[in-house]
Amino acid sequence: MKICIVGAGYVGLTSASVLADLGHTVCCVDTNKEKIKSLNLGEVPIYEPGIKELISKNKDNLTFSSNVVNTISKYPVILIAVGTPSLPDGKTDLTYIHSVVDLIAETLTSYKTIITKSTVPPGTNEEIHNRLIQKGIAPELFSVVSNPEFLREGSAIFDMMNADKIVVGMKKNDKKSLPIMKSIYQGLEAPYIMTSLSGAEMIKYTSNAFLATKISFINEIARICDKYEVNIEDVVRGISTDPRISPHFLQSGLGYGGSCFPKDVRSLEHSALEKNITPLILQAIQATNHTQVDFYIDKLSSAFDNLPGKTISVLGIAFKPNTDDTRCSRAVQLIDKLSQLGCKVNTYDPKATLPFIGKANIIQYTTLEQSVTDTDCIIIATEWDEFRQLDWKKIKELMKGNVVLDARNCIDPSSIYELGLDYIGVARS
Ligand SMILES: NC(=O)C1=CN([C@@H]2O[C@H](COP(=O)(O)OP(=O)(O)OC[C@H]3O[C@@H](n4cnc5c(N)ncnc54)[C@H](O)[C@@H]3O)[C@@H](O)[C@H]2O)C=CC1
Ligand SMILES: O=C(O)[C@H]1O[C@H](OP(=O)(O)OP(=O)(O)OC[C@H]2O[C@@H](n3ccc(=O)[nH]c3=O)[C@H](O)[C@@H]2O)[C@H](O)[C@@H](O)[C@@H]1O
Repeated sequence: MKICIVGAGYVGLTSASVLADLGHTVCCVDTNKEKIKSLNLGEVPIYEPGIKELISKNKDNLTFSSNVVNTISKYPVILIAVGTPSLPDGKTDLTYIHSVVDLIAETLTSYKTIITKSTVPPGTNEEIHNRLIQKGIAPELFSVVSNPEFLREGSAIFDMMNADKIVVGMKKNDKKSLPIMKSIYQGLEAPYIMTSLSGAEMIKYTSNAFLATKISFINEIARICDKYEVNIEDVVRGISTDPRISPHFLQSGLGYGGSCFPKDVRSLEHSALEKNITPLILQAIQATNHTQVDFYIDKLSSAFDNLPGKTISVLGIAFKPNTDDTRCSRAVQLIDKLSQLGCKVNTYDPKATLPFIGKANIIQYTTLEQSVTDTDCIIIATEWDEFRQLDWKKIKELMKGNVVLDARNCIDPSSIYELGLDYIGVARS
C-alpha cells in the first residue's frame, strides 16, 4: 500500500518507519525543509531508541519530502500526524490539521483514505469530513478515519509494533475503510476497537486523562504520606497487587510533563466546558500537577538556612528518560524556578538540550562530573538509567555540599545516607 505520512515529528517518523517495516511504500512529508534535508542525509532530528536503525533498514521503501502538495496528490492513503498544540485558553489549535485538509481538498481527484493520527478534540474528524464537502469534494471521493496513536516517547517503536489495540473510528456508512486499515496494520497482532469518529477521539483523551489522573492521585497521596512519615513505595506495593488498581503509572515525583498529558487534559477540560459540563476531576488533576514543582522546592528549602545563592546541580532536562523532548518538562520548570529564586543552576542531560539560552545563572554542562562539581545540592529531575546507577562516593568527592534531592524516587536512600550525604525525597521515609 502507498501511504503518505504528513508530519515528520515523533509520531510521524515512528509511523513512517514502522509502516515501511510492515512492507508499505511510505513517503513522510513535512513543511520543515531543514528536517527533511537532514532525514534525506540519513540523520534523524529526534532521539528515539531504535528509530534511526529502523529508518535505515527500510530506506528502499521509505522516502522523505518537503513537497507536501505534490506527494499528497499522488498517494491514495494520507495519514495526518501534525502537531495539535494548545491555544492560551487550553483549546486545541487545529491550524496545522486544517492546512493539511485544505491541501488535500485542492489536489483531490481520485479516491483517498484520510486518516487522522494526531490527537484531536471530539467532533474534529466530523468537521474534517464537512470541511471537504463544503470545499466541493464529492463524498464518494474520500473517507475520513480517526485512528489515534497511543505510543510513548522513549519506547515509541516498541509501543507501535506491540500495540495493545488499534482504535478505528469511522462514519456509519463507511464500507471501504476497515479493510484498508486492516491492510495498513497487517502484521500487528492487536485487537481492533471499532467506533464512531468522535468515539475514537474520546478514547484517546480518556486514555491520557486517566493516566494523568493516576499520576496526580499518587502525587497527592505522597504529599499526605510525607506528613505522616510513610514510605509511598510501601503504599504503592500494598495497593498494586489488586488487579483493579495495577502497579503502572503510580510513580510519584515532580509530576507529569511532555507534549501530550498537559495539553490533552486541558483540551478535554475545554471540550467539557464548551458543553456546560464542569470537569471537576480534570481540574483537580491539573491543580495538583501545577503545584508539584513548588512542593519539591519547599522540601528543598527546608534543608538550607537560605536557598537563594546556593549552587544546585539539576540532573535531567528531558520530560522523561530516553527522549530528548523538553516540551512541558517538569525538570525545565524546576531549573527555571530555582534560577528565579536566586540559585546558580548547573544542569546535565544525556540527550536533551535546555530550551532556553542566555540565562546568566543557568549552565548546561556536557558531562555529569562538571555539572556536580562544587555544588551544594544535586537534584535528580529525570530518572535516566545513568542517574540511577551513579557512583555516589565519587560524586560526594566532587560536591561542595551534601544534599541530594530525589525528585523521581529513583535512588535508594540508604546508599546516600551510608556516605554521610543528606537524602531528601517526598514520602521516602
Ligand atoms: N509525541 C507523542 O508521543 C505522541 C503524540 N501524539 C499526537 O500526535 C500529534 C503529533 O505529535 P508529535 O509527533 O509529537 O508532533 P511534533 O511537533 O513532533 O511534529 C509535528 C510535525 O508536523 C509538521 N507539520 C506541521 N504542519 C504541517 C503541514 N501542513 N504539512 C506537513 N507537515 C506539517 C511540523 O513541522 C512537525 O515536524 C499530536 O496531535 C500529538 O498530540 C499522539 C501520541 C503520542
Ligand atoms: O498522547 C501521547 O502523546 C502519549 O502520552 C503519554 O506518553 P508520553 O507523554 O510519551 O510519556 P509517559 O511515559 O506517559 O509520561 C508522561 C509524563 O508522566 C510522568 N509519569 C509517568 C508515569 C508515572 O508513573 N509517573 C509520572 O510522573 C513522566 O515522567 C512524564 O513526565 C502516554 O503514555 C501515551 O500512551 C500517549 O500516546
